[in-house]
Amino acid sequence: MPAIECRGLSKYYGDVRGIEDVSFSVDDGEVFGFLGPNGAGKTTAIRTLLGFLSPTSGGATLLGRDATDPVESRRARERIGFLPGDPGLDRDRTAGAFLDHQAALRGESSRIADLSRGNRQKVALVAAFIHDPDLLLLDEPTSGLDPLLQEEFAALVRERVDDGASVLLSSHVLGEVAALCDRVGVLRQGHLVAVESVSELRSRGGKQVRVRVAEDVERADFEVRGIMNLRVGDTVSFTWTGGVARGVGG
Ligand SMILES: Nc1ncnc2c1ncn2[C@@H]1O[C@H](COP(=O)(O)OP(=O)(O)OP(=O)(O)O)[C@@H](O)[C@H]1O
Repeated sequence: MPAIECRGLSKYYGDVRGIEDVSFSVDDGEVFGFLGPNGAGKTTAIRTLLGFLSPTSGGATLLGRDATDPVESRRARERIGFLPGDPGLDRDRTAGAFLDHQAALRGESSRIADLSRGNRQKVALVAAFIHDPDLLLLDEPTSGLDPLLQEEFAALVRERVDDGASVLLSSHVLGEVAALCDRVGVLRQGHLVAVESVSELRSRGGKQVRVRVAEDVERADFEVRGIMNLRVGDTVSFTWTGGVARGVGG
């Protein structure tokens, strides 16, 4: 039984597309990464899988349970660890309740709101891992963590996987998914445009490209297949994982 089976999942916010017709599966014991730029639909996909958003169409199972059925979804979540993309948004709920509990044990009290973003992220990470979940859904897990903590996080994930857990994590950084994941699904404008094993991605390599631009350019101008780690500013930099002979987007 796969840990996640997602079939034609779509979620629209009114007329705005969050994700469309997303299908993939995460095998038992596998680490699967969602890679995509801001707005690609990573958070929407994760929150729909968790049953926090109801899908516009399509369906999914998590740990064999129907993610679109509220009772089944809740049963599945008992065995799932979830890290929200911005734990600050959930400060009065999951992470806050966790910190209060910890503080109460020490006879102290402190507010999540007083913590730095990095420290909030740490609290939320502990909360996601604390019940030894069978499945972890981690939305941009290392944003806000310094490099040392990113390493510790990676060790934590590997430990859970060694114990048999499966993981879905999202990131806009190729290096992060490449370091942790077995397979990567590339999301672009709500669509899952490619699913590849990390070893395939590695074998294709990737060229670091930096371009100085004479006039203003939009991110959208560069969001084509083959371009990853896109940064648009005074200079534009990205990792090109496509071929050299084909045209951009080919
Ligand atoms: N609550 C909402 N209401 C309306 N549109 C939304 C809502 N949440 C997300 N969207 C839209 O859905 C699309 C996908 O957004 P989503 O947050 O899932 O992307 P993401 O890949 O997680 O990006 P980020 O890395 O910025 O979190 C975007 O166009 C976004 O504007």
